[in-house]
Amino acid sequence: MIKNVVSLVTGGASGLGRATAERLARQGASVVLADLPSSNGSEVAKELGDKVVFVPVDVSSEQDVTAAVQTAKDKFGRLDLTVNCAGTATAVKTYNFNKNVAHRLEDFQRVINVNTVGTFNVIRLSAGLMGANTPNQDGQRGVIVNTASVAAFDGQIGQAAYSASKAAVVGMTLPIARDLSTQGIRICTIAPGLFNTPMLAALPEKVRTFLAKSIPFPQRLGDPSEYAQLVQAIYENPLLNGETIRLDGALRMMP
Ligand SMILES: NC(=O)C1=CN([C@@H]2O[C@H](COP(=O)(O)OP(=O)(O)OC[C@H]3O[C@@H](n4cnc5c(N)ncnc54)[C@H](O)[C@@H]3O)[C@@H](O)[C@H]2O)C=CC1
Ligand SMILES: C[C@]12CC(=O)[C@H]3[C@@H](CCC4=CC(=O)CC[C@@]43C)[C@@H]1CC[C@@H]2C(=O)C=O
Repeated sequence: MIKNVVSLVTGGASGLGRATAERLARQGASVVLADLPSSNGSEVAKELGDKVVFVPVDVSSEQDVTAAVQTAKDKFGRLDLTVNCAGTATAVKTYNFNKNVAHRLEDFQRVINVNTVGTFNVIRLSAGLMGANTPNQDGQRGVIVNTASVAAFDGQIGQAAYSASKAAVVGMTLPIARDLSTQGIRICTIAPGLFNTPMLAALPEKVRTFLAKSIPFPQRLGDPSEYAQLVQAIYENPLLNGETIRLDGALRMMP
């Protein structure tokens, strides 16, 4: 079912996005791989073959995302599947009482701007092109998959900005499913637990091992391919819509 699908994957140069682009390309899909100009998206796209095109994009920019969606139309004729993986994290307490400093407002705004505004920007512009598709026998014209985090539900110390940004993605999922239902466009959100990606590689080995031990079962970090597998399952199951699915081995993050 993935063969011949035309997709847009943001954050496609690394981690969960890269694994998704790889899985889609391996099964014969076309992929517009969107990531920051500073990323190695161009090399990743070349590695993945002829049907993968890199477009330098900041997801919070209307102009950049319009160009990415236009690339799907110009190169592949349409857009069937959009996967929002671009994201950023920060870890700062709301107020540091030892140093007497408040969380910088710019840091809060930056995380919201990429994770929440960027995700919505990609959804709204993708929907425009998907709406022009010929519907399948079920009336479906397209599918959108977002990436939140378990931090949307169990935000930890220092995650006010990150958790808020991801909770907003969870919050927008149902109303957008309702908004786009008239055109047969489905939308779901994946809330990953802890995955072995460059984002997590930033942590010391000891912390990574400790984090993995906090997962009930399986007691290991998720492999990005397991995220990509769920993206495909969402695409292929016509009844999944408006829902957020935790992919976390029953992890509940501690404070
Ligand atoms: N790795 C994990 O354990 C978890 C990750 N997530 C979320 O999954 C998503 C993917 O994360 P990872 O693959 O782990 O991270 P990653 O850091 O490996 O990949 C994120 C990608 O997003 C791109 N990106 C960042 N800001 C961007 C922007 N403004 N415009 C376009 N691209 C941008 C980066 O260049 C990078 O290639 C993120 O939204 C993250 O918050 C959620 C829960 C757990
Ligand atoms: C985002 C998440 C939880 C975090 O806050 C960390 C992040 C990996 C990079 C980090 C390094 C640090 O030194 C501070 C914490 C953090 C920002 C983690 C990746 C996955 C975690 C998540 O989303 C869980 O749901």
